[in-house]
Amino acid sequence: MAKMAATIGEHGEDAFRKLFKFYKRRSPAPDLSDVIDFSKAAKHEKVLTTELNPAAVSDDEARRAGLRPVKDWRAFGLLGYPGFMFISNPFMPGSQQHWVKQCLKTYPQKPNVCNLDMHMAPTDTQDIWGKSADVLRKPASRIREPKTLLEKLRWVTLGYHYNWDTKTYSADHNTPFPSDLQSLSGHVAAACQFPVFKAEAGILNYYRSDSSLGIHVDESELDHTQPLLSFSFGQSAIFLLGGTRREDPPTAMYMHSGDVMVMSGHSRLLYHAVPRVIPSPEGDPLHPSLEAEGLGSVSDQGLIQDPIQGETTLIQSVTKEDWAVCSRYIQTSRVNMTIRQVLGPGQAFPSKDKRTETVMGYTDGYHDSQDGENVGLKRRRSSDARNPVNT
Ligand SMILES: O=C(O)CCC(=O)C(=O)O
Ligand SMILES: [Fe+2]
Repeated sequence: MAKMAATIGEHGEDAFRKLFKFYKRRSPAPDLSDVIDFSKAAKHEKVLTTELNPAAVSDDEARRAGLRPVKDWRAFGLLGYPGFMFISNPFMPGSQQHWVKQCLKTYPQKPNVCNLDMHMAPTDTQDIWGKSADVLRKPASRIREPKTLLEKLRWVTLGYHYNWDTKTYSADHNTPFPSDLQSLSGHVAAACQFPVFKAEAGILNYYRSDSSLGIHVDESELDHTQPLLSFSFGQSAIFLLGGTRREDPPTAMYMHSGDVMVMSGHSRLLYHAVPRVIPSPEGDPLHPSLEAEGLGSVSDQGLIQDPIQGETTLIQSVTKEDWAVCSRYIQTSRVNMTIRQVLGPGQAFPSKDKRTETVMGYTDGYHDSQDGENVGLKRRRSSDARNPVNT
């Protein structure tokens, strides 16, 4: 593989696309030895240590959001990518379960928007969890059952809802951002030296084991001085981080369950992609960090009470019943949340008549396969590179 990377680098032409295809390839399976694994102690020539600000988040605040004390986080930078930070699973044992449940049970609920809304009546997408849970709780049968709505979910938008057709956010389509996720994001951003970051928009991507996410840059937010945060749960994946030009050769890295990435400064507007989800070995389908028991005890309101302080946390404990569904789903899937600030302080959206580039009339254009299946990257418009597709 080192040879492959060198060959592409020499020619320079469309190096990103070639590496994307290389890692996406099923047969023969690609050599993954060049993929940086931040969870491994071994030093990589490109991996740098990075300074966090532990004073920005108290240990209590961190714990209430399910995070370890900031001084214990393992945070890295990458040579050649100033502003890029990788935090290797800063979550306390057990607390990832809350975020997985939120992504599967809570955040897909109205008024949030999801890919299924593009093709189905509002009443049919009202209760995605309720319509899927019983089937997913049952042991897998050998007869191929129709896919549940949860298995057809590809994306959910939060806060300022991203419009995939116009590639814009707007003041007209904004719903309350989930407060638990706002706190989590605020703490991570503050620890990374962005104390005024405000989570205003979220895009949640749901990947099955054969999904990939095309090469793209996230530039629709109006304020690029604030970072883009990314949280990954479930199956591991390969992430490719490129340059400011689409064809620049990327660096490949693993994202495991619980890992957090921060793209800021020079790295805020770099091309990136997810060519491959890496299924866990059989017999070990969940990443160990997902299996750990939750901390504390459950209060009447379903909030976890810290055993030492007696205080309640933002993190709700997940019932055994709910976790049975979540763990079944996540054994073959990956969920990623990217959190963005859209507007700078005092900034407003341009008035409608000034938005000359807006493309109208594609309300469900490239999402027309409904669940993203059988839609090749080539057949999709450039902007839909941002939805996971199955191949
Ligand atoms: O799934 C990922 O890790 C990346 C998601 C992403 O790039 C996006 O939502 O813009
Ligand atoms: Fe992105």
